[in-house]
Amino acid sequence: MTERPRPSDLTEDQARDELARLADLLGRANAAYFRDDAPVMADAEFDALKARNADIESRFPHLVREDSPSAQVGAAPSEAFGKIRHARRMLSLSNAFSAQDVAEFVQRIRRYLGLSEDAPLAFTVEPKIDGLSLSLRYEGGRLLHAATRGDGEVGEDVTANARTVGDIPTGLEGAPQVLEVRGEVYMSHADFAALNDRQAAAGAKTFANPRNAAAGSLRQLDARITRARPLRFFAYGWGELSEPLATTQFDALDRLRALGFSVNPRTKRCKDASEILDLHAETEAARADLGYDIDGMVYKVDDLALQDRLGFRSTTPRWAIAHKFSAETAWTRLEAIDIQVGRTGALSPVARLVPVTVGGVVVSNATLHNEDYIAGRDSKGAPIRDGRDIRIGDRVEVYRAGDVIPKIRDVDLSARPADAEPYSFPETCPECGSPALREEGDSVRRCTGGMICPAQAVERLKHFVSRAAFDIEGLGAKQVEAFWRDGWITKPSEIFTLKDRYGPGCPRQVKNREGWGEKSAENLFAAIDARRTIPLARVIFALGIRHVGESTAALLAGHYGTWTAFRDTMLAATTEGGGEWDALLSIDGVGPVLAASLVTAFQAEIDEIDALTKHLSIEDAETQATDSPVAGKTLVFTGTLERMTRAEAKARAEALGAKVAGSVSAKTDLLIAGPGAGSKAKKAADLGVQVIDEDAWLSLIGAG
Ligand SMILES: NC(=O)c1ccc[n+]([C@@H]2O[C@H](COP(=O)([O-])OP(=O)(O)OC[C@H]3O[C@@H](n4cnc5c(N)ncnc54)[C@H](O)[C@@H]3O)[C@@H](O)[C@H]2O)c1
Ligand SMILES: [Zn+2]
Repeated sequence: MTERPRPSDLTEDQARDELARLADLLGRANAAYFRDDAPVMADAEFDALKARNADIESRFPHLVREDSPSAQVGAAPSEAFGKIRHARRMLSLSNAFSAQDVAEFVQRIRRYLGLSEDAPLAFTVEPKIDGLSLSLRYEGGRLLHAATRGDGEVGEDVTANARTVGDIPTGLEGAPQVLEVRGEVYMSHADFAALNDRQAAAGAKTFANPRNAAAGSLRQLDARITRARPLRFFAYGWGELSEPLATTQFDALDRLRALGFSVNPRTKRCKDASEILDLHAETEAARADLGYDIDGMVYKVDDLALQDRLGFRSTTPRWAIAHKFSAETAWTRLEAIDIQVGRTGALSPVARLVPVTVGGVVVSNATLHNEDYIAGRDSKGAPIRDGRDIRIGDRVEVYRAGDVIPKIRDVDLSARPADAEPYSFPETCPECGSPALREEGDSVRRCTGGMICPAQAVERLKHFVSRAAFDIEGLGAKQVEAFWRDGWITKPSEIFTLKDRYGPGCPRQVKNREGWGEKSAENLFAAIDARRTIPLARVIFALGIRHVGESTAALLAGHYGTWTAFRDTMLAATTEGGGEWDALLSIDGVGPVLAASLVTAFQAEIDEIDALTKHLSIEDAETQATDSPVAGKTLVFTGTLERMTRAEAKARAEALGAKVAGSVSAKTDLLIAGPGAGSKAKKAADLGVQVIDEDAWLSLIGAG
């Protein structure tokens, strides 16, 4: 998202436009979230936009729109359901995000009620269940109807669905004549996981989190589908009543419990802000072990007579507030550490976690980086997390930032099981048993099995067919893994002999495999054939050599131009040194680590590399301008350039078809030396390389 101006910097016209934009954006997000159970943005983003809207409205009160998002609860009911008008409105809650917000909430209430600092003011504190709210209307002890919140005034009739929820009694003993019970429908983590497994197995859509699953399951037009979904219900409030339930929030919940409703067992009465905050912290710590999602704590003035006096604002009660937990982190338990072996043999530790919702997504795996990270050290041996190590069984803090893979940030030593032992990182590959070694200066331990290691072999293949490499239509990671498992494709070269071995006329055929048919098999062979002609850079990248990413592959391709030139140099160079090695190092962007990786990979794998390229027609790298005086020449810049930056000079030279190297070697054609040139100028002189100054360079390229 682009940076938007701060609300305090907006002109009136800009504010009007921005409020219109936010009304539209938030309106659509609300409908997607509440009506379609398919959010289009993260909750944190939604909350931030909503706060921005409120901020602008407070600066320009006369611009507040009729359809302002601040004045809305939820979204209008879907047309697919019958409608039910609530006897008393179903509202939202205002939010607190910090201890200070909570203190201000308490202060506001005291001021509103005219209570002195030391007058008692108790609160009932309840977990905020992350599901969807439901209103149940009982008359004469019978369940009459059930409605979702909708827009707060009118909800959707989900009576038949509600009757299928085990926690919702259909008949009550000794209840008031009219009783509207309000609460949250939710799904446990275990039921959510099982539901998603079943959905995936049936090829149906899976849910992003338990809240969406609960909402999507309750709001079914066919209540038989709801019946098959394991929904639960916690009661936390009420609407219309023919007689009061009690005189306090806490006792009223007790009464509901006595009538047969589930009331959250962590509900407590607190006498002041400090007790409230303690309970908030305690519950946040226990969050991972609850087995269902809560996203904060709700504080409600306990005395119902005071609740009445406080009343409501347009969309929220004055007597309650939701104190949210921090969204992007959560505490949970580390159940196991698995080691994954990657394409280059790297052993990566993966944390298996008791599932926890972090920023709206259920997380059950997180990366642990490497063995130092687990031990509480960085790559230089300095302590991280104050040196606290991570052990199986520990309570750990998980965080997500943006879309990146979840990570483990911290560990709670006070919750460490007595028998937890320091994690000992494997010294052999869990996949092939080869020794896993750690090179000097490398934080990663690597399997030395090479292609005999099944994990490396299959990861190599997946890389080979990936988007930026061979990108063969119909042969993605999944398919290539299946072929690999059956031994039909064990290395990249075999992709190009697949048709000979498993094509038409062969005893076993691709078209007879599960998930394949005549047409798809034909398409696959055609797609493979289409890739026999392929650009040089893609081939270099596809080889999957460590440190050779897309841009390095393009750089090498641009430097060598042809496959033959590249292959022959890699084979001729040795890490012991010598002319070929120096030439490799003289390429700008190639350092000794990358060079060594290339040279060793070629020496170890030349048989497979040649077997592969025999099937290919590799296109030379884009030939650059040839009619300039420096086309095809290798240049080196040194010293200070006065008329342009080094980057600019390099770009100009490359645009004219020159290669720019980082160091002088026998292959250098020209050294451009500014003031302060040192050892390079001397080396050039020793090697008899032509040396010119910046002015001569500029006139050479016609830019003088
Ligand atoms: N991602 C999106 O696009 C998107 C869009 C709209 C809303 N949202 C999210 O939805 C939330 C706002 O929705 P909201 O207006 O329902 O407010 P809310 O969920 O913050 O609070 C109100 C709701 O809390 C629930 N609740 C749970 N436990 C409760 C308890 N013990 N007592 C009282 N109420 C309890 C009730 O259902 C009530 O309606 C925000 O978290 C927002 O991020 C996200
Ligand atoms: Zn291995």
